[in-house]
Amino acid sequence: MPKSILSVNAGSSSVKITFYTFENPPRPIADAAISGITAPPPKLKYHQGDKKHNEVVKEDLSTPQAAFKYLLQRCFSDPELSDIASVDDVEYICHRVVHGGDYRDAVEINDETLGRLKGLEDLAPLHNFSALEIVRLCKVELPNVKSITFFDSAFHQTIPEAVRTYPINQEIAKANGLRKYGFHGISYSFITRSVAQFLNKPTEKTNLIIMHIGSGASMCVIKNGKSLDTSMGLTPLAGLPGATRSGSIDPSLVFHYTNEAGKLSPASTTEMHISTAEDILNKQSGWKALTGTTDFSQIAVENPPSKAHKLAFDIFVDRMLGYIGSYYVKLNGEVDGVVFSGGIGERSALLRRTLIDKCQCLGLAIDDAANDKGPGDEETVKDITKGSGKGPRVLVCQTDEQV
Ligand SMILES: Nc1ncnc2c1ncn2[C@@H]1O[C@H](COP(=O)(O)OP(=O)(O)O)[C@@H](O)[C@H]1O
Ligand SMILES: CC(=O)OP(=O)(O)O
Ligand SMILES: [Mg+2]
Repeated sequence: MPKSILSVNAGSSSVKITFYTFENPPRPIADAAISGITAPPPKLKYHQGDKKHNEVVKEDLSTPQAAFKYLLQRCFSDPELSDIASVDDVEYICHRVVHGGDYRDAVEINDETLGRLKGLEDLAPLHNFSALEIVRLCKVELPNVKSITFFDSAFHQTIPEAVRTYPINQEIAKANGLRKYGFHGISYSFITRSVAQFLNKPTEKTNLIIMHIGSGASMCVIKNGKSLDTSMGLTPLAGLPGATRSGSIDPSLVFHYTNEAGKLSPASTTEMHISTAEDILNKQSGWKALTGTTDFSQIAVENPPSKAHKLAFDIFVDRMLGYIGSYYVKLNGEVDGVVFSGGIGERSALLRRTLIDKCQCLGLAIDDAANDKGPGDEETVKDITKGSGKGPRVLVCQTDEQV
């Protein structure tokens, strides 16, 4: 039996894995995901052949490694999935790693590359640590399977110098790699290709404003098929707020928040050095700080349960509007489409409607029935534009970082 390819996507609140056939193009065989790692109980979504299954998991899966092990076992133990019964049936494991520093392409994991990635962990301790823990786990538990890491940051290598440079001492910036990197690039690359195909345009002539809004949320402006700017920066903290992240704030706020902010956080370990400020802004802010929940489906409701929920929703809409305006101007108004994706973008009709209603001056309008219905299971891109005029299309794209 030919071997399979396993693709692993460790997000901030979820771990998603997909097994593919080892052929070109690869074909998905089984799909499994644990969501709600930061908002227990964890939920399992399992998809194999015609079988689709959702369940609440009783085990404690509060770390990405625990979720990954659980998912692997779930797939290996499925009697109907005889093609992948053990690690012997896996040829390659492809890992999504958020921060790839200056890496422009995917790399195979060996002692040298793992060492270089370890060096990057300090730039993104909260995001790379979990993914690399899964890479390290695979090295031990699946020693004969080759691991390849794909980076969220690689897609944004095309961002021009004036956009990626922070106006600080350039010697220090260069020595320490302090610049805008941008993330969610694996997703933006998939969305750009899928939407260009949907619009029947060559990718290299397609201009888009894309929202990838999930637990971590960002936006990206695509000019001629390439990333021109994105809202995240040196780390995934910059830009839009998220489930537990503040997004961009005045950097001076850190010095006034608490006088302990610069010290190592109690969550810091010998491997993961994080300051109290990083811990607060990354893990104790955003929707969780405002409302107590990290689940945006409890916030994006017609009648919010509290003023704080309404405020969280309004803050999100306000920040996204700011980027839409900026990106529209950066594209000189030559926009083919405004695209919603990620857990919130794909599922919240209310958020899409609220945001697009505020963009009427840009000629954007939504068809309520199409928006309420959202994309079908097998529909990668759905057009929710009102009318068939010449203006930018409003689209929903069900992103697929694993493929
Ligand atoms: N119907 C919905 N309305 C609004 N938000 C939703 C809905 N369904 C899921 N979400 C939110 O989507 C987010 C998860 O998105 P996802 O892109 O899978 O996250 P990540 O990859 O960052 O872990 C969660 O905050 C979840 O609450
Ligand atoms: C880059 C990032 O924030 O990823 P995620 O949304 O999966 O947490
Ligand atoms: Mg994600």
